[in-house]
Amino acid sequence: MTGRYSDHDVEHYDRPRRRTRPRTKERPAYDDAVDGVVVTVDRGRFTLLIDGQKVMAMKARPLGRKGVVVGDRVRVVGDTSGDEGSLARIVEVRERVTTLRRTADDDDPVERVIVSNAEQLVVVTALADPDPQPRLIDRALVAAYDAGMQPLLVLTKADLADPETLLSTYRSLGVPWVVTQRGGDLTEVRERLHGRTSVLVGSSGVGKSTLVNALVPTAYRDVGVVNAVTGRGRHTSTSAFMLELPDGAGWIIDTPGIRSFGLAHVQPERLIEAFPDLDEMTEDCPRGCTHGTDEPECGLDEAVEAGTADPDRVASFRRLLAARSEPAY
Ligand SMILES: Nc1nc2c(ncn2[C@@H]2O[C@H](COP(=O)(O)OP(=O)(O)OP(=O)(O)O)[C@@H](O)[C@H]2O)c(=O)[nH]1
Ligand SMILES: [Zn+2]
Repeated sequence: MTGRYSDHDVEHYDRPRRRTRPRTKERPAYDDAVDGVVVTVDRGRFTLLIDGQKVMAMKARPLGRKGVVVGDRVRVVGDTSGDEGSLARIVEVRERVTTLRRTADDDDPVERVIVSNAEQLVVVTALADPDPQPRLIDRALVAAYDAGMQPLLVLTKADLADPETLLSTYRSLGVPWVVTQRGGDLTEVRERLHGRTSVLVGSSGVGKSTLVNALVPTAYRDVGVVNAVTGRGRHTSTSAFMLELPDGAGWIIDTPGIRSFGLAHVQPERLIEAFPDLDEMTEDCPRGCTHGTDEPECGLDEAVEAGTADPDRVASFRRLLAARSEPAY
């Protein structure tokens, strides 16, 4: 950079241009629009569910560059018949209740919303084969708390190893967990998923497809090979897709393409809000305190010294805090 552009210019450049006419006058009224939900996205084409029926759609021009992601509640016009070859148009994205996002990182240069409107982030981890990666679990937890989503640990392959070692790492944070294995009883998992929308993340080989298949037997024709939503041949989906659990028991969003979270966007204040008891202890922290290990006079240290805070819980919170600035691998 030559210094030709001041910060002010850059900021101005990033801002959308002010419109000369009020927006509403440029826009046709969409009184006839219907509601739908985005269940998958593939190369600019969106699969929506409208009244339980699959409908293909594209973005209408007024949406401009606004992203439309899996989980979005949208308003749709045009051919919403869902007939072969039909294409509807998305004219509006309803306000998102939650957004799970990732910072730009080496794999992907753009900060993006991954999915919207999910209440729970299910971190699927094998107890062995492959061995658990606590750093990746930590990162997923940070992403969940930042998104305002409840985390759930699903520990798979319980036939191969005991969960105790791993659980001891997360107990003081109070993260809910369930243990599963292939062919095992899924009652507890189903209870945890019931009545809400959950996003499943997990590294390759942890048994996520096996789990999704057990929960939604029609999900794949072949574990991890065919995308049931697009119905397209033998290819492994790399984008997220949403499925309804049998008997309307809730929704799950599988995320085959997501292996890590870039977390640089996560603010310490946002993270600590997920732990109201700790948050309360930081009320008298010095201005700008990040509540990390090296902070002088952090209320968390004072609470530990006074015996009012669980040192393990504080240490675990700080481990999550530090995970924000560590490399993903
Ligand atoms: N021992 C044991 N193996 C399991 C269990 N669940 C799944 N597996 C095996 O683990 C391997 C990976 O399972 P998948 O369900 O394909 O794992 P995934 O997480 O979807 O992996 P990707 O397809 O790479 O995303 C397969 O060989 C499964 O048969 C389990 O509970 N116990
Ligand atoms: Zn502090």
